[in-house]
Amino acid sequence: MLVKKLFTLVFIRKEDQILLGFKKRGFGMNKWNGFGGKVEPNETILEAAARELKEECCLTVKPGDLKNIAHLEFTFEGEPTLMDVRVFSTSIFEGTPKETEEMRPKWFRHEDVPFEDMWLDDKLWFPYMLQGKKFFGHFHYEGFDKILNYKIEELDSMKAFYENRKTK
Ligand SMILES: COc1nc(N)nc2c1ncn2[C@H]1C[C@H](O)[C@@H](COP(=O)(O)OP(=O)(O)OP(=O)(O)O)O1
Repeated sequence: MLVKKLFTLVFIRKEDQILLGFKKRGFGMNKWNGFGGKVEPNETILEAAARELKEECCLTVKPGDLKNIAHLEFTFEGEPTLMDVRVFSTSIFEGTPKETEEMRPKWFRHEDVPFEDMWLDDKLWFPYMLQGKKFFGHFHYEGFDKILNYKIEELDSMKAFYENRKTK
């Protein structure tokens, strides 16, 4: 049986640009990604998303301004963990992105997103996000550099997606 661990992943948008962070340490080191991490036991998912964004690039968002746009699941061959990643996006934020011990932030135009230096799955689902779609994705990796299988489904509503999962 897989042990589920809950994570957040936040993307800040500005006109035709998206803010990514270059991970300087830990899981996903040397890759560009959104900002996020584990949800702590004493906080809501939205609070965790806002906290991680602040910790990793010094931007402030109100949890209520974060829009849930996707649910991603990652499993790794031979590993007992399922990473349950709640993806959020917003263009409402305060501050200027600043480098921290964990992340070096940089704005990218949509056509310049550096997929060659990102997780392999990103190339598969970023088009959904950049087109403003909501979606579910599951990616099963072998190691960190090979996807054995995956599925992506466009969703009408995240609320309906979670209600539907609860009843199953
Ligand atoms: C495997 O594919 C992944 N693709 C993408 N795009 N993002 C991923 C993938 N796997 C994990 N992530 C995201 C989910 C989180 O936002 C981070 C990982 O969080 P981290 O391990 O850094 O969590 P922290 O709480 O910050 O960790 P520390 O204990 O180091 O503070 O990557």
